[in-house]
Amino acid sequence: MSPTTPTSPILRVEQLGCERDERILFRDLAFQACAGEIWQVAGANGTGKTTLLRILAGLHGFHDGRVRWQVPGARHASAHDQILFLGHLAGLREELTAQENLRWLCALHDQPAAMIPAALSAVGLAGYDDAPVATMSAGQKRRVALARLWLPGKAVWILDEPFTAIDATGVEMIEQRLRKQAAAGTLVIYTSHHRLATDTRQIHLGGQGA
Ligand SMILES: Nc1ncnc2c1ncn2[C@@H]1O[C@H](COP(=O)(O)OP(=O)(O)OP(=O)(O)O)[C@@H](O)[C@H]1O
Repeated sequence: MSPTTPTSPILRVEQLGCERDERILFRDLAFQACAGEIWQVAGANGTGKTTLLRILAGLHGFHDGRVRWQVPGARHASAHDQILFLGHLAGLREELTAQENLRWLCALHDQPAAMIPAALSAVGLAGYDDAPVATMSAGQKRRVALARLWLPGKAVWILDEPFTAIDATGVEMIEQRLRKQAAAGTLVIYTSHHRLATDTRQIHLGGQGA
């Protein structure tokens, strides 16, 4: 749920455009997003959803226009230190355990590791702390990556297809988590073909389809 009091935008996107392989994915994209909002980037396959999320996260620099972050407490103008980015792949090292993967990611992205066991429990993986990721199913691997949503410390979540490989119960669990975190002030931007049963804003890419 969005806050009821108006807040200043923490993200301003102006005249954003991107093309790949001489094909325009989007152009003149403009929007402003505030803390506590949930934004869905929608569109058919290949319309540029992942590309847009990577631009917002500062991971893809080949674009026109401007992306301006003003996140309270951010140490850099890019707000990099305040963004939790989860890509469409689980991004885990197969030879490491669930806990080792999360410890490594926490160290890399400045998130507290103390809550890792509780986070694994929250995503239904209690008792899997020491299981090598290579021995897990696709949905369990995705849950390990999603456990980072239960670790504090980031003001912005950018999530690429967070529901991939997740069962119906898990989808409901993640939906609840996104709603709760947004209500606490986090800006959530996600791509999915799944629309949340809550008040979300939408950016639709590729009006003509893929
Ligand atoms: N590494 C790359 N190099 C060149 N072109 C790429 C690369 N990755 C993606 N593209 C192209 O950019 C376009 C947009 O890709 P993107 O992954 O952003 O789309 P998407 O909307 O997220 O797709 P999907 O719903 O299938 O995940 C596609 O046409 C794709 O071919």
